[in-house]
Amino acid sequence: MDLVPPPEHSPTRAELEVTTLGPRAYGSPLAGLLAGRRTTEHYVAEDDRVLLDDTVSALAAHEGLADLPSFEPGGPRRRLFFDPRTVRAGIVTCGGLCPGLNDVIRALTLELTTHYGVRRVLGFRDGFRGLVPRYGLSPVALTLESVSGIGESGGSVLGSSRGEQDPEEVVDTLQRWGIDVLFVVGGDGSMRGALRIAECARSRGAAIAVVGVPKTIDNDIPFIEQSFGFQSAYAAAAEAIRAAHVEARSAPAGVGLVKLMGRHSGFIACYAALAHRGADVVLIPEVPFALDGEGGLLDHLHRRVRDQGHAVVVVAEGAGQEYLPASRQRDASGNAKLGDVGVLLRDRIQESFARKGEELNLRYIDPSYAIRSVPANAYDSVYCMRLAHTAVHAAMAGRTAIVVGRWRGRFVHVPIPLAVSARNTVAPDGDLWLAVLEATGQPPRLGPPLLEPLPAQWNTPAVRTA
Ligand SMILES: Nc1ncnc2c1ncn2[C@@H]1O[C@H](COP(=O)(O)OP(=O)(O)O)[C@@H](O)[C@H]1O
Ligand SMILES: O=P(O)(O)OC[C@H]1O[C@](O)(COP(=O)(O)O)[C@@H](O)[C@@H]1O
Ligand SMILES: [Mg+2]
Repeated sequence: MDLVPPPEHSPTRAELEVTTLGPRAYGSPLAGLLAGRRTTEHYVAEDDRVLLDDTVSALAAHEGLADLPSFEPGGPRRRLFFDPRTVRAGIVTCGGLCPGLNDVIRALTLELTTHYGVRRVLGFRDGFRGLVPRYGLSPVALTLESVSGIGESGGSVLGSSRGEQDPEEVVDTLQRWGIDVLFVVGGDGSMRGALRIAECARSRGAAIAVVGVPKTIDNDIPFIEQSFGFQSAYAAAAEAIRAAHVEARSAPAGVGLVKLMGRHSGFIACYAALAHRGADVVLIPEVPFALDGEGGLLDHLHRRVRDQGHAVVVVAEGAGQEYLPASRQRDASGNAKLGDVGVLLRDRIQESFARKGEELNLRYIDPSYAIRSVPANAYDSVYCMRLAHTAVHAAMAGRTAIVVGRWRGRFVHVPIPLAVSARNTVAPDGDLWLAVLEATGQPPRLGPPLLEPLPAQWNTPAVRTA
């Protein structure tokens, strides 16, 4: 068995340790449910840990048990840092919309009020702006009544925004409202913001727990299996591919072209294409492709249309940026503004078929925001609830500067510095991309053959016997 060295970014045991606010002096109202529980395949005891690696070769690469990288498990603790009778909680949703935001808000509120007996839950509006006085956004009380049924609609009842805010001002507001626990529902940027808030609170000696619930349709947060809302988003994206496929198949020389969100990661494009199985080519930021020339995208598309009469191309919005003018534009949070690769491909495909005098009926579909404004599907609704429960258990136990996630089926606590240390992207040598190549039949490389063909004279027998 080849020992596979842990990937260079494999975190150390120390990087997986979570920050806690102090001793847990209070009994949990859930303690009765936990009596006698121990680790099984269905449950992880609170003093156990969850392994990061799950292959024999990866585990064998470590010195011994103590050296194995592992996460602190999520789940209710018998003892709490906060007194549930006095603790006050805040919830904020930040960054781009994502299916399930309202499910998380609802589940956080219900778990806090119903199971921990927390009497005060405040919702801060329009992302971190709601925590900065100059925006004049007063918080709203979140109660069983006010969150009832909010999961039926997409978006966030609290609103969201982008744009960095001063953590000092945010902590001032938290202290002014007497907030002990802040739940930040957001993506990579929000987690960076959450970390700065946690660090600012700690520098003031303020015992405030900041716990992240990782959100993004991009699925670009590492060390969690999938971000909530990702499945609902790619299900909506698959509908756009279905439409493109129907259109392309119903017209002579029909080509359906679909551009999907996902920023610098191609997960939505991959999973949506696998879900619908109608795509002939998937283009993602992680796998470069040649546009022109032998074996390039356009060459492949001409052949595919000629052979089967139609074709469907799915392009992730972050792909092909090298063919677009470099833009230094950034959004309010500093995220790079992407060039529109969908329009580029639409125009280049039309030009190529016109230049060759070949018929083309091109249908371009950019579902854009439609894939992230949908309500959560059943899977994500459940996932949102379970992430929210895990976040409440962690916060009440005094964990801070962590995001909650699920790793190989187990709910775990991921230190925020680790969660923002890298971007989760599609591995070109991974099984997901292999599945896409198998489903589409596209060549592993869209471009000129890597090796020039052998010169003809090399195929003489004299050489072949060598
Ligand atoms: N590097 C950063 N440091 C501190 N706060 C940040 C940082 N990046 C983003 N934020 C905060 O997180 C919020 C959301 O970030 P953004 O990148 O827009 O979305 P997402 O968190 O969904 O990826 C922003 O409103 C901003 O207040
Ligand atoms: O909402 P905006 O500013 O138009 O940004 C669009 C971007 O937001 C996303 O939908 C999700 O981004 P975040 O969840 O990380 O905020 C990306 O897929 C997309 O590129
Ligand atoms: Mg983001």
